[in-house]
Amino acid sequence: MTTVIDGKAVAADVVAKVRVAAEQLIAKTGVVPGIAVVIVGHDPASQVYVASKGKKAKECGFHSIEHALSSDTSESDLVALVEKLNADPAIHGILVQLPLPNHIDAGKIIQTIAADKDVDGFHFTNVGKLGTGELDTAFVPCTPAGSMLLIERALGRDLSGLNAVVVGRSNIVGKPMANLLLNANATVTVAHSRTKDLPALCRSADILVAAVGRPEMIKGDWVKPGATVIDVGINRLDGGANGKSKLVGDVDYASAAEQAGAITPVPGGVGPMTIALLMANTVVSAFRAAGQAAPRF
Ligand SMILES: Nc1nc2c(c(=O)[nH]1)N[C@@H](CN(C=O)c1ccc(C(=O)N[C@@H](CCC(=O)O)C(=O)O)cc1)CN2
Repeated sequence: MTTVIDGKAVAADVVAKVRVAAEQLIAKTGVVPGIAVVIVGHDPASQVYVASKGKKAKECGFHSIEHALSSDTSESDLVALVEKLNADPAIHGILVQLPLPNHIDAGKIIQTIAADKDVDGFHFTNVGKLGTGELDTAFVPCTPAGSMLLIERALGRDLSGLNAVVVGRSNIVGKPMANLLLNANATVTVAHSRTKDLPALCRSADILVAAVGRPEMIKGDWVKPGATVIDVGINRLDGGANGKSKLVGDVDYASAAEQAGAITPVPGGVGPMTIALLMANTVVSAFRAAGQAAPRF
């Protein structure tokens, strides 16, 4: 029997725990966790994600601010805003929504965010800490951290001895995902567009993470029977109900679900975990700023 991993339910559980942690921090120290989300331009999907982040932050009892900037905002103005947020003691987490318009160097903006407020976990300091296993003081990128929670809950066991294949090598998902799996003692292979015989490699995976950005690329006969399949892809295709677009992952869900032991759907799998883990990182940041031992999620 295949288990459909309910990312919405796990995310709701994480958010409930974040809320309790925030209440405890406020009661003990008076410090209210604060998050600032910055969006540049009018990408419709980004606007939806940013609105959800604001809503969840309020649900968690956070102080939450949003800076919505026009698409012609200059790089130097964005740097100046990030520096202002770095210096604001009421803000513990800063997130600049990606993608940014082409005239802005996203790498430069990410490295401008203070590492101890980088709740996205994209700053070199946090990347380095994850790579060296310094997880007590790191921020881990939200999508891989959320995927890892889903894997741990689905398997309910130590990952030692399991083969994990991560398809995709982005800085935001593929590479941090591989590091998290490695830290959890899985044997990890990162596959990409130049990998030979990708179907055979995927078939060797006890844990298969798809983060490649290609709709329904991973087919059922690439999946080892009983494997745990985590689909990070969010692809919008024409042809949904009422002329709307339809959301699909990087995995061909129908055929993969026939083989997998457990699988995340799209939507309702990894996506909701991204925002839940952002809330978790923000409350952790506030605990650290208040000199308190931070909770784990
Ligand atoms: N600064 C960042 N930018 C971006 C990140 C990020 O982690 N940090 N990730 C993505 C977008 N993203 C959050 O920002 C995100 C994507 C998807 C979801 C989600 O809940 N998806 C739902 C479907 C929602 C829909 O209809 O689109 C699901 O999968 O069930 C949340 C957050 C890029 N930018």
